[in-house]
Amino acid sequence: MSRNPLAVTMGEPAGVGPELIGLSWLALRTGTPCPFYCLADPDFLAARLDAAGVPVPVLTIDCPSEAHAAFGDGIPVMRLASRVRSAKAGDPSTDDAPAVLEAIERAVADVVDGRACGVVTAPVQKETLYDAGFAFPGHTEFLGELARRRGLDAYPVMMIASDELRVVPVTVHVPITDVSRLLTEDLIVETSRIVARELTAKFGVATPRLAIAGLNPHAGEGGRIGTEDRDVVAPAVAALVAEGIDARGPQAADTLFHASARRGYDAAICMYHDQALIPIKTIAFDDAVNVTLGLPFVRTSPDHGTALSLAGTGKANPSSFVAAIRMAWRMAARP
Ligand SMILES: NC(=O)C1=CN([C@@H]2O[C@H](COP(=O)(O)OP(=O)(O)OC[C@H]3O[C@@H](n4cnc5c(N)ncnc54)[C@H](O)[C@@H]3O)[C@@H](O)[C@H]2O)C=CC1
Ligand SMILES: NCC(=O)COP(=O)(O)O
Repeated sequence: MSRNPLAVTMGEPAGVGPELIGLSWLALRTGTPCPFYCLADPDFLAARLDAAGVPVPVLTIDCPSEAHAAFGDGIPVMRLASRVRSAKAGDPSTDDAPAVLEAIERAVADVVDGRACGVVTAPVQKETLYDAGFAFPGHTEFLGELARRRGLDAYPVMMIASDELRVVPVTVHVPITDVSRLLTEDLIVETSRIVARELTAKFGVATPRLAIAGLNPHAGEGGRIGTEDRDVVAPAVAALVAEGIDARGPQAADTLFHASARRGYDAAICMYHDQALIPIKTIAFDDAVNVTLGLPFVRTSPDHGTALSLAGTGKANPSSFVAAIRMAWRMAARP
C-alpha cells in the first residue's frame, strides 16, 4: 500500500466521537480499504469502546506508517502526550481540552509533513473549548491557522456535502445580529471562487454552477425588504459572472432547496449558518459530510456534533463518520 493513511482525531472524549471511530472501523475494515489511524489516548479509547459495547481492539502504533499493517486487526492509535483526564460520557470538561487540541494539531503536522494523506476530525464540544481559552470558532478556522503557522496559504471555507445537495455558509459561527454587518461583496466573491475551484479539483465537477442565496425574504424585493441583496449580494454575483463563474442570484432562499431546484446547481452559497445547514441536515443528516475547502490538505468530518445524550451508549449512527472517512480517502487520491 503506497498511500499514507488518514489521520482521525479523537474529538471530545465526552461525546460520541470515540465510539463512532470504533463503529466506523467496524464498517471499514473490510471491503474498499480506507486505512486510518486515530490520534487519541489509547487507554481512554479502549475503555470507552468497551463501556459502549463496541468490540474493537485498540492497537498502539509508533508511527503512522504502521497503520496499514495494523488496520486489519484493530484501530491503530498514535498516543497523544496529553492524557484524557475526565472523559465522563455526556459530561465534557475543560480538563480534556489539551488532549482534544493536541489531536488536531498532530493530525495537521502529520498531513503537512507527509505522514498522513488527509485529516478526519471527530466532533468537539465548542463551548467547552471556548471555556478553556480556545480562540477559534471551530475546526475550520483553527485548521486554517495551523496551516498558516506552517507557512502554507489557507482560506478555509466550510462546505457540507451529500449526494443530494452541497451548501456553503458565507458567514459561519456568528450571531445572527452580526450577519448583515459581516456580509461583504469581497467575502461572497472570495468564498464562491474557492467553491468553484474546488468543486472541480475535489469533486470533479467540470463547470461548476453556483446558486447564490439572497439574505432577505424574497431576496429583498428590490431593496424593499432589506438592502443587502441589492447592495452586496447582487454586485458579488455580477463580479463572479464577470470572472466567468456560473453564478446565479441572489435567489430567494425559500425555494432554493426543493428537489427540482437542487438539480439546477452544484453548490448553494448561503449567507448564514442555518440557511445552509438546515436544508442539508433535513435532507441528508445521516450521510452528509463537512469538508473544509481552501486548505492545503484534505479535511472532512461528520456533519453532526458531539450528541452528548447518546455518548457511551454505542447507539449513535456512524454513517456520517464513515462517509467522512470515505470522502477524505477519495479526495486524497485526486492529483
Ligand atoms: N465539527 C464539529 O466539531 C462540530 C461540533 N459541534 C458541537 O457539538 C455540540 C453539540 O451540538 P448540537 O447542536 O447538540 O448538535 P449534535 O449534532 O451533537 O446533536 C443534534 C441532534 O442530533 C442527534 N445526533 C447527532 N449525531 C448523531 C448520530 N451520529 N447518531 C444519531 N443521532 C445523532 C443528537 O442526539 C441530537 O438530538 C456543540 O458543542 C457543537 O458546537 C456541532 C457540529 C459540528
Ligand atoms: N455547524 C457546523 C460546525 O459546527 C462545523 O464546525 P467545524 O468545527 O468543522 O468548523
